[in-house]
Amino acid sequence: MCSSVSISSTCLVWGPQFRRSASSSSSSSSSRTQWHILSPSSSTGSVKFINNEVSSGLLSKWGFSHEDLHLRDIVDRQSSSEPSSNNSLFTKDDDENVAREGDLSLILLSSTKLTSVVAAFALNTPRPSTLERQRAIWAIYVWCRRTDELVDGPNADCLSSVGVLDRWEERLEDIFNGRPYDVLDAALTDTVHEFPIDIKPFKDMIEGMRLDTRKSQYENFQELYLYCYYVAGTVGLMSVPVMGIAPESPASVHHIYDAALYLGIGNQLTNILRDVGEDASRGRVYLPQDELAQFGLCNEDVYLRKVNDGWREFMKEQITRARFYFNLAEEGAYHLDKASRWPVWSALMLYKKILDAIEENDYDNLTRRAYVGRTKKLLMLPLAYSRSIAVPAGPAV
Ligand SMILES: CC(C)=CCC/C(C)=C/CC/C(C)=C/CC/C(C)=C/[C@@H]1[C@@H](COP(=O)(O)OP(=O)(O)O)[C@]1(C)CC/C=C(\C)CC/C=C(\C)CCC=C(C)C
Repeated sequence: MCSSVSISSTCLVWGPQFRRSASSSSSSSSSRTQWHILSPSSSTGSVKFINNEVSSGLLSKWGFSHEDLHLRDIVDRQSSSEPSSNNSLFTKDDDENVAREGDLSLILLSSTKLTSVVAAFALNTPRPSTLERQRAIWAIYVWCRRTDELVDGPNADCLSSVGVLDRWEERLEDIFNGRPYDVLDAALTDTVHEFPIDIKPFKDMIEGMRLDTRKSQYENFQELYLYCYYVAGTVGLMSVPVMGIAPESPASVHHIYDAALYLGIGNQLTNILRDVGEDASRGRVYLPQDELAQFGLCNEDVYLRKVNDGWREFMKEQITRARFYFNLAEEGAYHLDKASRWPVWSALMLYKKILDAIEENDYDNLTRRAYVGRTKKLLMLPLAYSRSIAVPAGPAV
């Protein structure tokens, strides 16, 4: 059942084609992907590990090997007690320059400081303060937002040439090499020297923006998945070193990173489903063409904004798949450092609510924008908090 799809000369994603009536299990792919699903135990508030056949069947239907994206290498580099080779400031031996907390200017780490940062990550103690984590996430957020603005912002038409993205990538390398160009870059320079963050997810996000400028439709889910990885899954990979993993977590670091990546995929699929009408006005259809065809639909129906039964059935499948990725993300969210869990659960539950809102609009995302009101958002916060205090427990996976 597995097929390969050549996305570009440098990237190949493997996986089964999306099938409307695919069976829920596949022995060939289950040998490739072994998943232990965690589920919250309602009585104890702890999290148990169960081997969920249905979920692993679905993963084989929609999931992919991440080998070609070199995710294992990224995770290994970010989890290593050695500083990333990209973060060249770590290698500087300059005892005169000591990093000050919150300093947004160029910071040169002393060898003493270097040793203590490495040790801190190796032993996971002392943990970064919440303020340090907030600043770091803010710096990553700002860089991601600026990157997106290059292709989506008000100046995108004159900016989004390949040259601009190439220049942005050089600037990224400068950030990692301790040569920030402006104060916002400096915040990221500071962050990548305080936390073991690899440059690859950042480069991959820029690659996603390049893809977006040259592609206006996606033939199948493999192509769309790759795009979602580039522009959103990467955010999960960038965030985990800052969010931290609970020291008591028995889960494997690779599974937690996968879950973080799946949160990005779920978010981006949800973004796409919310914005179908808006994207169509720009001549963009981020929906797999082969899946549209399976429901007797094509781009023309999207441009004409036809919300009929075929569209509703198609949307139900799309929503199911986005929820599938959120469910996988939840398994990992329990295992983040407790200081980071609440914001992550809040973001996750908020995004899921957008899917509910599309359903409440009777799947009309062509002429209406799904919206989650302030009251619903506020009511969700205590629920997110209760999820965030569940204790990770169970055998290591
Ligand atoms: C184990 C586990 C679950 C860990 C959690 C890991 C984690 C914190 C994951 C975060 C995932 C996340 C928030 C992904 C962002 C996805 C996203 C919205 C991508 C958008 C891309 C382009 O889409 P589009 O062009 O369609 O969007 P617009 O129409 O332009 O709006 C992005 C815009 C790329 C840029 C992404 C950002 C600006 C978001 C970056 C967010 C953070 C760094 C904060 C993450 C922290 C929390 C607490 C969620």
